[in-house]
Amino acid sequence: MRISAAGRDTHPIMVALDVPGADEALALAARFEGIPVWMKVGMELYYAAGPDLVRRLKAQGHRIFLDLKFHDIPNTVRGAARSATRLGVDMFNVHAAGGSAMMRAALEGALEASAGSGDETPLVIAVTQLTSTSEETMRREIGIDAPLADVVLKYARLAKDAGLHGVVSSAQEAAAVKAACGAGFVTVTPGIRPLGADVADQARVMTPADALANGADYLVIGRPITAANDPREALERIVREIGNGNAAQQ
Ligand SMILES: O=C(O)c1cc(=O)[nH]c(=O)n1[C@@H]1O[C@H](COP(=O)(O)O)[C@@H](O)[C@H]1O
Repeated sequence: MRISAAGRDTHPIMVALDVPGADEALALAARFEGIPVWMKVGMELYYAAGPDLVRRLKAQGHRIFLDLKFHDIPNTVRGAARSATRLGVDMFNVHAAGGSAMMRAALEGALEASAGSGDETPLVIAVTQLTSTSEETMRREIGIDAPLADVVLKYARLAKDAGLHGVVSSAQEAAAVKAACGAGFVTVTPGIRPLGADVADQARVMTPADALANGADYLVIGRPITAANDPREALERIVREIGNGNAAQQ
């Protein structure tokens, strides 16, 4: 199990490798050598560089979150989950809006593919409401006329009942998710912005230290690190900030 006895992975930072190709991704990953971070491979990179790049990052010893947000009929998602699991990723995600049958199919696919392989089953997690979505957008455009925090909790409970390991939400909702679904239910939180960083297209944001204090297990961080002049220095600053945050809580 990756979560420590204290309930937290010793590697809580996931760097979003949102770059156009394998060369850029491998160059970025090389800059973080010696710092224990996960690598998140999302749509931009995966659709350009494919499974080979994932295998190369894995061979370098990185933990991989494959962020392709599956959302399709259960049979298709079961197959996608099998393929992702055979690829050796440590975590992948689906959209909770696909419903509980689809989420169960994702988990079953992961279990089927890992059974007898000797590999651990990846963590299968569900996206609740994208961190770029504000309550107003959700109500007026997506058509869910309810408080955003309630919708996140409803999807989190649905994911837990389907047997999933956790959810993606903003860090603002992490404490409520933990309270509703239990401390062992994994909270993965994008929309992380160090003080003064550009919020860009994110709507629900938190600083790294506040996110951890609010129950986030994993901090997904892209542009504040990858678009910095010195990505390694930006990552090290966040690692220090988290360290200070933890110390401040003790
Ligand atoms: O599943 C995700 O990783 C995800 C879910 C979500 O609700 N919001 C979100 O931003 N993400 C991803 O997290 C990363 C955030 O990147 P930055 O905004 O650059 O820090 C991107 O790769 C997004 O695709």
